[in-house]
Amino acid sequence: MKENLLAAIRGGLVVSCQAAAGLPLHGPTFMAAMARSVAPAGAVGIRANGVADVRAIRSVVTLPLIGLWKDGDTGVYITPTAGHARAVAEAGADVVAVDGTLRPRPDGRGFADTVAAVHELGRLVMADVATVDEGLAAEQAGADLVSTTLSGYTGGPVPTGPDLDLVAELAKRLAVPLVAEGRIASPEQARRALEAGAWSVVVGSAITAPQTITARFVDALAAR
Ligand SMILES: CC(=O)N[C@H](C=O)[C@@H](O)[C@H](O)[C@H](O)COP(=O)(O)O
Repeated sequence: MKENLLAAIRGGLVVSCQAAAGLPLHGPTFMAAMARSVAPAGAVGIRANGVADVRAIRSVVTLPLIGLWKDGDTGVYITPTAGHARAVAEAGADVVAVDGTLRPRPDGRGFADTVAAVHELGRLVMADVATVDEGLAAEQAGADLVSTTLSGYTGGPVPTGPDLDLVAELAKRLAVPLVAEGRIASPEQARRALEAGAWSVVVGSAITAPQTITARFVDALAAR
């Protein structure tokens, strides 16, 4: 199963279908529609947040599904405990995305605990990291894939573009697949991420967040 899933997403585009609470598109109905919209266009996988969205998307698409549970928005908030991870797996995720940074977790336990819980359920773990050291540590702890998701989000100003240097370095040093994710805003950047060695590319806001896409156009017009 693991080999099949990894082969299915290799070289392709995973679309992150997420809308935070408070946004007009928040909720499983809209996110399932988003997943149904991108699947026939050639997406090789879907990434989704929350038990309700994961369950709804699982019921409408057969693509590999990467689930997570964002609990809060500071510190370790992406699937912060083994309990969160189990719930996401049981909702139908094939892969559970988990914060793989070396920061303290809300329950004081380690990343490896969550890896064990997910593996017990027969699912894979994607470690969301921000640095090379975190990626290497996550692999040692049993992560099946590593993603650059959190680069730029663990302190300091958020950069404008994707961290392709981190993509290249981790792709070179990891034995497990390295996924490029975070601020990939164009097809060219997605292609460059693959050229840097990424196994797959995850794109969210540039495809599924109309407020972000609209603001980019508006800013371009205002800058004339
Ligand atoms: C940092 C964090 O919490 N990232 C989240 C992880 O699931 C999502 O908010 C992002 O949209 C996703 O990573 C895709 O990235 P982008 O939307 O930049 O293509």
